Amino acid sequence: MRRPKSRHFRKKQQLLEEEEIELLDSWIQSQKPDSGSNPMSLPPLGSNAPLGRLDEESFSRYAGATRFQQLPISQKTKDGLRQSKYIKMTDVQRASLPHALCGRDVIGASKTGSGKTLSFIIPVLEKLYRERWGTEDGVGSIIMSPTRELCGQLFDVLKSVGKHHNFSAGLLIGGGEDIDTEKEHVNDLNILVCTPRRLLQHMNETLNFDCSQLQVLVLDEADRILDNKFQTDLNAIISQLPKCRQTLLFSATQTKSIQDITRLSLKDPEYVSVHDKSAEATPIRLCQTAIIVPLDQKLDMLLSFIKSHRNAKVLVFLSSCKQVKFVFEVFKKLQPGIPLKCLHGRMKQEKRMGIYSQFCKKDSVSVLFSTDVASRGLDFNKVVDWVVQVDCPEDVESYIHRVGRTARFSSAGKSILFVMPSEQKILENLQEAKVPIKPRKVNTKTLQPVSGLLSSILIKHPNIQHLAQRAFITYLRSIHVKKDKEIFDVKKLPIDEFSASLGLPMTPKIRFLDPKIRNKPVAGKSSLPESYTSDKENLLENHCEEDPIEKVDLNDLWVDEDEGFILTEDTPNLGDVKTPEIEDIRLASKVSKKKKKINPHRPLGTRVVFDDECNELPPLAKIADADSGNASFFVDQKKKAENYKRMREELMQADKEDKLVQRQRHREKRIKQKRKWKGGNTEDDNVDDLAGSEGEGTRDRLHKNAKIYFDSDDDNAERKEVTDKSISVHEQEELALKLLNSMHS
Ligand SMILES: Nc1ncnc2c1ncn2[C@@H]1O[C@H](COP(=O)(O)OP(=O)(O)OP(=O)(O)O)[C@@H](O)[C@H]1O
Repeated sequence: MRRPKSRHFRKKQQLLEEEEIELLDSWIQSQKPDSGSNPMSLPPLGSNAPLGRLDEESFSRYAGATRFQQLPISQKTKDGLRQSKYIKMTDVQRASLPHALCGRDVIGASKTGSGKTLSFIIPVLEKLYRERWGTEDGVGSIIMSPTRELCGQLFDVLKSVGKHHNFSAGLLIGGGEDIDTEKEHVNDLNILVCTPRRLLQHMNETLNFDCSQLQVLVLDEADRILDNKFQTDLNAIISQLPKCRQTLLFSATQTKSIQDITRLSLKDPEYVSVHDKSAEATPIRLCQTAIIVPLDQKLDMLLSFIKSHRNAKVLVFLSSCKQVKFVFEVFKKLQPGIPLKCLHGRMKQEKRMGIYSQFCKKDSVSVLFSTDVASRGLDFNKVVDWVVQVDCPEDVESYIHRVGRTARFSSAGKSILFVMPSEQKILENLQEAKVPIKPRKVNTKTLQPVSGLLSSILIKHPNIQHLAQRAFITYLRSIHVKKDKEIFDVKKLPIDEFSASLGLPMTPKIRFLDPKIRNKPVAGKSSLPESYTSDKENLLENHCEEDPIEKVDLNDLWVDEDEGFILTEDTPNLGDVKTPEIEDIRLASKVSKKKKKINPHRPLGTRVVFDDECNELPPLAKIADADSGNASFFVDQKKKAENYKRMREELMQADKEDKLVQRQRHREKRIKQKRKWKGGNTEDDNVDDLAGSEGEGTRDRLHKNAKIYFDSDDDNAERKEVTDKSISVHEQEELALKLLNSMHS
């Protein structure tokens, strides 16, 4: 247990601090251009790092110093830095700290992973320290960053480097945190690390929330915070901050817009752009590749990549939350043999943080599917081996930030960008921006198509099918809203093929597209107008003829020289993964190896019929194929009508034959009855004979009741007439008496 410090000790400590502050203040005074005193100086900077307004002479006293310990900063900060294992300064730290420590406004830019965080954390701590800031002084510094995860990361660095200071600091990021608890404490905080939205919420809702004494404002990922998405929020925030403050802006892709400088009321800011003259805009140890992948083969390619990098930590960028969710869900079902995770803005904050910290763990391999929420600033503990950009980034800046999640500080990393044939212009833009990316064409013949498997998954899991539809729509919308139409043109996309590649049974309706485009039904083809399709084909052809891009085999592409990630023969392909689920799926998908080309403009609920080539047919085209023994075969409408006629004739003929047979049977039955009847008469005669002398009389009586019979079933029926032989009254009386007598006896 730490013993409480005595009053005497505390007094001594206070005096030392006062002395230190005075010394630091005098250094700052000496850095003012009109001071005329002998300035303390800072180490000379690397050849690439501009010196700004600090002249060469002012650096002389610290010549050769490259360590934090040599900076004119407080002992508390030095201790914090040393204990956090920050010893030597990076270029951006050496270039920006002198200016920032002097209290100047700084606009700093340097490559991703080059240590910009300390370039503003140290000046923040030092400024408040020199101002003898305490809890009762309220908010002295605000550090803003665009995402919650990044805020969390900055807060961790602040806690670690500033642990010997007595400032109070708070993380205000929203997303599940109780705003009421925050409101109670926010006025006691000296340093706020926050997202713009949450800060604005406090400004609007928290009683007596006061930033009027603000000393330092920091915008990390400044270009992002200054762009349109945060514009309204930022303007509202700035309007409530005092103009007299120090402002520090940092980003790997810095803004130089005069408008932004005016908006933020920067006063004669220092531009520190340490890697401006560098040959590359991205980290030196980052190996970057681009491969040309058609839209409908992206998932095949991604699965192949993941399966051949099971020992790596892979960060995969997709364009929307829905895309991330969908790919995560279906890839989980496909079981590529590596843990999968996903991160997007729609997740609960607790879960987001949990996934983020799990992925940061050094000893585990995994794949994280993410939106651009993870594209900026996140350090991931320097553990990311590969950055895979499945969906093309919006612009060069976005590309630089995404790939910057690997190869951080002094570590190496690799990245791969999937570029569709229609997006190749981005490669030119990247080359122009000094991004050393190597384009390669891949022989996609060896790719295992996953669309069949996805179809089966979608059939089994309707919720995933819904996700697939949403992913399809949001992807197209993301392309539709992108500004650079030379690169992102939704009209050039093979929409139906894309839908089929997600395993969807039919192309969903795309409401936001021009009706002329989406209502053009071309069975089995893209729904795009002819001109667009041919444009696309031309584009592909030209690309094949003229493009100097090296063509490589898929297997060669995945070769990793350093760590030997090679897609070898014993690396299982999709077909080799044997799990019950996959087995089922494979059986179900056997029949649908070919991708069904579906007319997207069919009214909902219409039954879809395909021929053997998986082309869609008119809905009533199905008839029985008796000859071939198949269950069914398909013909066109005309053939179908002929077949119906033939079938009808055949049925009528069969009916006629049946009737004839039936009639014949009836006739035979009747003839038999007649014979029986005739035979019956003979028998009766015999009976009569046996009965004695009355036999003849009985016969006469029967004959009396005899009628004329017509064989109604037979037109040629014989007409039989039985003559009615009458007997006299006397004879009848005699006959009746005879009968009575015989009955009594
Ligand atoms: N002087 C230093 N010595 C050792 N490690 C450092 C130093 N400065 C920064 N680092 C480490 O380098 C990594 C990258 O630092 P940081 O996150 O500040 O980079 P960045 O330039 O802000 O990157 P991004 O542009 O992506 O936001 C971190 O892991 C950090 O701990």
